[in-house]
Amino acid sequence: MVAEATMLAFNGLVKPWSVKDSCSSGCNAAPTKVPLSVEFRGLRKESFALFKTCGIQSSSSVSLVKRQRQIRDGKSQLRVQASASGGTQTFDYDVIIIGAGVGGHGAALHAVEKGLKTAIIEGDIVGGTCVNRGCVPSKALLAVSGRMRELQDEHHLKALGIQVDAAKFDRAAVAAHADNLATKIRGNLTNSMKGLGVDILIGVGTILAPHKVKYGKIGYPDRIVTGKNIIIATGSVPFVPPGIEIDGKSVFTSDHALKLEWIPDWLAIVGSGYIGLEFSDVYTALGAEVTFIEALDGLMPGFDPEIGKLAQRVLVNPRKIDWHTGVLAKKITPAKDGKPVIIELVDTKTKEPKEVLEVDAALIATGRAPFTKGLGLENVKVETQRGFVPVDERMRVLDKQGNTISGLFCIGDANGKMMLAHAASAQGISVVEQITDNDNVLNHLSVPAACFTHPEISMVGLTEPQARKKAEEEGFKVSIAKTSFKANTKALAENEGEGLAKLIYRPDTGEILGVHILGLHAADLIHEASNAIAMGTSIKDIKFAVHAHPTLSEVLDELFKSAKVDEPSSVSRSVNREPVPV
Ligand SMILES: Cc1cc2nc3c(=O)[nH]c(=O)nc-3n(C[C@H](O)[C@H](O)[C@H](O)COP(=O)(O)OP(=O)(O)OC[C@H]3O[C@@H](n4cnc5c(N)ncnc54)[C@H](O)[C@@H]3O)c2cc1C
Ligand SMILES: NC(=O)c1ccc[n+]([C@@H]2O[C@H](COP(=O)([O-])OP(=O)(O)OC[C@H]3O[C@@H](n4cnc5c(N)ncnc54)[C@H](O)[C@@H]3O)[C@@H](O)[C@H]2O)c1
Repeated sequence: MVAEATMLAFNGLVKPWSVKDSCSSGCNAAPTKVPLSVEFRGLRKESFALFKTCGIQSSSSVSLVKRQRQIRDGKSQLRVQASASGGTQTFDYDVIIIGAGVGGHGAALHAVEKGLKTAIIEGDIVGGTCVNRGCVPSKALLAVSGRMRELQDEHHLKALGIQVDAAKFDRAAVAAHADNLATKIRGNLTNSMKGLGVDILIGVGTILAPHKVKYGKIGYPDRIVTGKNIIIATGSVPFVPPGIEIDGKSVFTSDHALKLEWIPDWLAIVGSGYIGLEFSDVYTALGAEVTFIEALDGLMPGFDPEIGKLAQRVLVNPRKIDWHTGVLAKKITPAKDGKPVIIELVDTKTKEPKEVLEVDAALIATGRAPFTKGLGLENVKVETQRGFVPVDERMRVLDKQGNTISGLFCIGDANGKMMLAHAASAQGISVVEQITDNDNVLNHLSVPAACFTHPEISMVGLTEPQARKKAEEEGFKVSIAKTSFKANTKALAENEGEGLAKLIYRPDTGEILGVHILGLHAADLIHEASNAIAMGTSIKDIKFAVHAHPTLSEVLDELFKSAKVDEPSSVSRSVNREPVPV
């Protein structure tokens, strides 16, 4: 139970000012006085807050969630918003989040916005993978590779009438750009949490029992905190298959590659998923030659097959990239004593030895493993599945018997549902909604994904094979519509006509099942489709939305317009019936 009171302080006097009742059950409880100490002009003042919400007792724990200094009537005032957790059992916090990555951060900000007393425990540095070793520094490197690509593309520049002398880069300065950006975003994340009153507790968190967490740093005594709700958001680390020896110099993961300590002439990239593809864009733009080693039969096996083929034509074939598919990197030995990196390949299916490659360096991009070691899951009878924390569709953690555990949730990479930064954050927001009595289930089919190559690839919902399988099981028809960037004025003005948008939909209802885009700014364009899926908007209606001309968004406009849906639109019907006077 959470309530809010707003206090006003006049020149050292702190007195209750107004009472905001946020009880969802609409009770008529009499106001309860709860002791509260506030800081005013550097002095701690004892006062009280008035709560008019059932379940709040005078013993309830009260926390400040917002302070705001104001000048009113020429006098300095302190406006304080406080929240209290009530009920029979008291906890130090309404919410304790373990892990201050983007998932934990998203959950924490939403929790304080909802008036919950919130703490976040971080065992390393705020920002987690995305900010320090993932999305943020990689996008800084990709920003450089995009510009280098453009400046090196004489043909493209000539078509625009531009002449540029040979483009050069300073490796250390490029690396510094990525590092500085991570530092800046980490600072923003930390300040946003501090500013809103989230307690940042430093140390590795371990669950001792339901609602109870221990945290501590080496050399310091452990502390124990209790929380009505605990959200696990401990993320993931690079997965390195057995037989591959990482030395961080010649055989490395994305953690090392982002530091850009050197640019090998010949880099083998093991795995052609998101990380492999994005780093191939960076390293080839900076002069390396790349060899992909992919266990499955084709490159980029996670993408819609048609988009994967196009990606190979646009992002792989014209570049200094070759590949071996259907092979596993069974053993990789780092460079030593003047010898190169040695990669032993075996056939994925038969496990027969295939080839031995000698390269300057190898980047291991074979997926990520959940980071749940030492979390104390055994203390709440939870068994991980390949390291992932089992959860239901509401991110509630499940025990060995498949039962939910009171007040225990897991979000982000640690639950393995969708290893994306914004998915982690959206899951955190969804959990906070639930614990503040708003049932909320995140539709993962509406969560977009993007690969920030040049040009970009983006997607939401099902791939064509997934949609066809679902259609067969559930007995409906699937249709496909496609539009090309070649017909888009803005793309042509930019001399970037290479690209495709693909819509997978139900012709009987107009439901959008999936959208896949490869082309200029595909990562931004996907949101019209993902929002439509999230809101349940049918193609019948979205095809009437108006897009500014000339913009890339017209690629999607054309896409929705070209779909053939059986029933007429509710929008067109209402427009026909009730014309709006202009
Ligand atoms: C190279 C790369 C590029 C990426 N690019 C993108 C991208 O462009 N877009 C995108 O959406 N996703 C991207 N991702 C994926 C994205 O980084 C992750 O999906 C996201 O970081 C997951 O967030 P999280 O909060 O679940 O975990 P993390 O960000 O991993 O954060 C977990 C935090 O928990 C802390 N922690 C762990 N255990 C404990 C403990 N016991 N006690 C206290 N603290 C603990 C860790 O120190 C860490 O700070 C990329 C990943 C990589 C590796
Ligand atoms: N732009 C983004 O959103 C972005 C960018 C980078 C990473 N990420 C996230 O990070 C996660 C990890 O990315 P990733 O690219 O490492 O994983 P991934 O799962 O996308 O791709 C891994 C690839 O490695 C292959 N593979 C696995 N073991 C192999 C072996 N021994 N030999 C050869 N090939 C092997 C797999 O078949 C697969 O194609 C992804 O889940 C992704 O969501 C997202």
